Amino acid sequence: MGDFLASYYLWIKALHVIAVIAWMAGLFYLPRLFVYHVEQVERGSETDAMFQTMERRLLKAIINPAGVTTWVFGLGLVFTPGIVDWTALWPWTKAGSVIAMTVFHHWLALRRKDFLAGSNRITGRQYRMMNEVPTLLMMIIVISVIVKF
Ligand code: HEM
Repeated sequence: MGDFLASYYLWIKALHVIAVIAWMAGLFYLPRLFVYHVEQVERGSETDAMFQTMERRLLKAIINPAGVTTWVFGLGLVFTPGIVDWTALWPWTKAGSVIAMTVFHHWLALRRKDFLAGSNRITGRQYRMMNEVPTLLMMIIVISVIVKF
């Protein structure tokens, strides 16, 4: 297993980064859609139904598969011999941030269900603030894996 992962290390890393880009794109865009959905759309209107479709497709066709793929290839890298030194700090800041990113992903999925049920209580301003969460986490993650402090 270790030998297999080591021989495909760079391929696994490339696929990991490709999946990361798709995951991040979706996690940045979905809260933006929620902002417009809250501020510009009348509940029960045709536009409401259109936003619900866009949000469902973004989550199911991009965010969910990209999140799973990021995790699969990321864990492939974790189990590659000699890549992660758990005595350093960076694997822990990265692990904490990717867990937080995953929690944020699930939080968005729950908020999508609120829109579906017509029971959203969160304001556009609050969604705008939540939009900063993945940005901050992404910065911590990239600094962790590149600087490796
Ligand atoms: C979801 C769980 C994740 C796991 C288990 C994971 C794990 C890893 C591991 C072990 C490496 C190898 C580091 C090396 O080769 O030195 C890596 C590389 C990388 N990860 Fe992740 N990662 C995850 C999510 C993410 C996320 C969310 C981002 C960005 C927001 C990200 C960005 C990167 C980048 C840019 C690299 C390449 C770094 C380099 O080659 O110098 N990862 N990841």
